Amino acid sequence: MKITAIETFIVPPRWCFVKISTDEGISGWGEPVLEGRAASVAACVEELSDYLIGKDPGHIQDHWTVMYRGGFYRGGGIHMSAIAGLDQALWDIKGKALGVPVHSLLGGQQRDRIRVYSWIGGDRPGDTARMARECGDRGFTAVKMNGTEELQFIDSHDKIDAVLERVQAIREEMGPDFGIGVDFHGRVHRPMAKQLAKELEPFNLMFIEEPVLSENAEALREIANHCSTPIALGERLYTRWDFKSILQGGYVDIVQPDPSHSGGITETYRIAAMAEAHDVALALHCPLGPIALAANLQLDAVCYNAFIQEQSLGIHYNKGSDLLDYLSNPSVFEYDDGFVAIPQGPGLGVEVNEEKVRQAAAEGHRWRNPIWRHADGSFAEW
Ligand SMILES: O=C(O)[C@H](O)[C@@H](O)[C@@H](O)[C@H](O)CO
Repeated sequence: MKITAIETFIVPPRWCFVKISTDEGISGWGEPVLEGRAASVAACVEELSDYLIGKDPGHIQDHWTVMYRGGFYRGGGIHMSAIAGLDQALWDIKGKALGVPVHSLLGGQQRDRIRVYSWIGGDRPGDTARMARECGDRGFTAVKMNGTEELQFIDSHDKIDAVLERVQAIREEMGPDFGIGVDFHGRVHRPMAKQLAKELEPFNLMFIEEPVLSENAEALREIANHCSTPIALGERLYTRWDFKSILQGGYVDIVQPDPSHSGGITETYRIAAMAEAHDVALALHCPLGPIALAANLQLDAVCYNAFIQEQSLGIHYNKGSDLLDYLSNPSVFEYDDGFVAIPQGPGLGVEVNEEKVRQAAAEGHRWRNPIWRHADGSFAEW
């Protein structure tokens, strides 16, 4: 079998899909995207396609190595997201060619389903207790929300009080066992992160996410040593080399690589295994589209340390189109009791509605995240 064409589709709300076609009529789909940089990732896919076209799609490990090591410069969000989407599509082709799901090629599923959580509250967290109740009524047993709005390096305590009030309201509404993840979203700097992490401790959160940016590893160590809440991070780390020092340092309890950012199924599987060897859990990051979610579920099937899965149905980013809109078999993601079943169809297990994708790509998108400013006019992390 030979790869004959590689096409990208930039589709609303903020995604990019890739289709790899072959001379045997089998095609594979992937989702190479870094939110806000979709066109840059698509350009990188196009550059990598010079090497892939004409090759046998079955040699995934070798293609991965060449795409990663073969350009001299390596790593980072754009390159690794481009490799990610191509890698997903290559696995999709292999599964379809052999008539089996990707998890079967990775040794077979070790779970039937995985717990999922829902986003609540939006960019500026508000109305979170009511939204948590709505999620609970739909069967979800866990939610995630942004902790704060803009936060200065040193800010007033009322911002922390507001976070505590929101979390307390969810606890009162949903009870002690409901899963609550609080995403600090890189908005919080070390001095406030220490306070916030400590004051959130009594609420027994499922995790706090990116308490500080992952590049501030010394600050992470400080927080990890002074707080019993599990610490999650990893959506802005892209390779096993990026995760190496974080795992060795013992700064993290849950890794959250994104299989559309961290080199696809091939690399994320290795990152998950590295985490398992440090007794660290896996909660794959996926505020993205349906092909990405399908790739995530293939990994959840085979990674022992996976305990929950992010998914984007109804997320604040999905304006105009949502998770199920580009699928011919949307029932593959029916949630039941707060869980989603591992897909059993060949390849990634989703059937992409290509006509819909082509129509949507004609519209495209130019999604960018907001630029926030503090009251004094200086830039604020979003
Ligand atoms: O955990 C999550 O889902 C993320 O923090 C998510 O909100 C961001 O990564 C967003 O996608 C950036 O554009």
